[in-house]
Amino acid sequence: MNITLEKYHGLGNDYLIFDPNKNECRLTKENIRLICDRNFGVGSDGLLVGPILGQDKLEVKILNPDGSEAELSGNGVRIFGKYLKDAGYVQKNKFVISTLSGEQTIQYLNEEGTRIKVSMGKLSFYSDEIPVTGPRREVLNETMLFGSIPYRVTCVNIGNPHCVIWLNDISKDLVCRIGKHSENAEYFPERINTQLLKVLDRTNIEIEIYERGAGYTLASGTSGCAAAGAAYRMGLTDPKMYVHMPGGVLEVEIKDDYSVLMTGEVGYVGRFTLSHEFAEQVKALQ
Ligand SMILES: N[C@@H](CCC[C@H](N)C(=O)O)C(=O)O
Repeated sequence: MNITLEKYHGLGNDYLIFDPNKNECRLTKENIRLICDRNFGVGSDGLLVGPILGQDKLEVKILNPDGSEAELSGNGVRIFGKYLKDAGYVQKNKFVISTLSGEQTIQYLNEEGTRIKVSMGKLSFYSDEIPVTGPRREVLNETMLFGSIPYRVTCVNIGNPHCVIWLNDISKDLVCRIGKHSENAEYFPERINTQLLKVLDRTNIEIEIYERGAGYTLASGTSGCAAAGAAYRMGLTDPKMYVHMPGGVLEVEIKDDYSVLMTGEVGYVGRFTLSHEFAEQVKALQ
C-alpha cells in the first residue's frame, strides 16, 4: 500500500496530513523526523494525524518535526479543518474537532474553506497551568535568564505553553538565539514555544516565533494567540488585533473570559505519494 500525505500551509507554517484511514504505517519518533526532514524527507513544520474517527468525534493528533506531540496548533487546526472539507469528511459549515488540549470549533468563512475561524479555548497565565516551575502565580513580566541573559517574560497557556518577550526590536536572528535556550530552560518542565513581541499600536502586533520541537517558523496560530493575550493582559492593546508574522497576518479576538477566537487563511499545496524506496525507509523505522 502506498503512503500518501497531503501538504497544506497556514501562512507559511507547513503541515503534512497523514490520514490513518488511507495509510497503513505506524508512526514513530524516528519516522516522523525522517518524513518532516527538509533535506532527506518531504519536509514540514509538523505532521497532523487524522481524522481519528471516534463516537461523534473528529480527532487530530499534532506532531512536531522532532517527533514530540503537541497539545494544540492553531495553524494545524485550520489546516485540518480545510482537509476535512477537501476530503469530504464534513459537510457542515461549523463543527467541533478534538485535540489533546480539548475541543475546538471550526467555522468556514468562505465557500472554499480557505478562510477559517477557530475557537481556541481559554488563555491561562497561571504557572501550574502553563507549566512554569515555582509557586502558583500568574507569570507576568518576570525576569528569566536564557543563556545567562535576563529577559522580561510573560508566560501563557492556550492549550500549549508559550513565553512572550516584549521588545522594541525583534528579528529572526534574535528569536533563534533566545529560543535555543528558552525551549529547554529549567523554568519549563514541558519545554516552551517562544515569541518576541513588538507592539505596533493598540490593534496591531508583530511577532517572531521559535517553536518547541520545530525551531524557527514563519507563523504559528497558538503563538499569535499567546502573544496577543500577553499584550492585552499587559494593557498594551485592545482585545481585538491583527498579529503580523513573517508568513502573514492572523486576526485574534480575546473575549472577557479570556477565551480566544482566531481567524486566518489556509493554502493547499498538493498530494505526495512516497516513492517505494522512501516508503521502505519510513516503514523500517516503524
Ligand atoms: N505551529 C503551531 C504550533 C505547533 C505546536 C508547537 N510546536 C508546540 O509544541 O506546542 C501553531 O500554529 O500553533
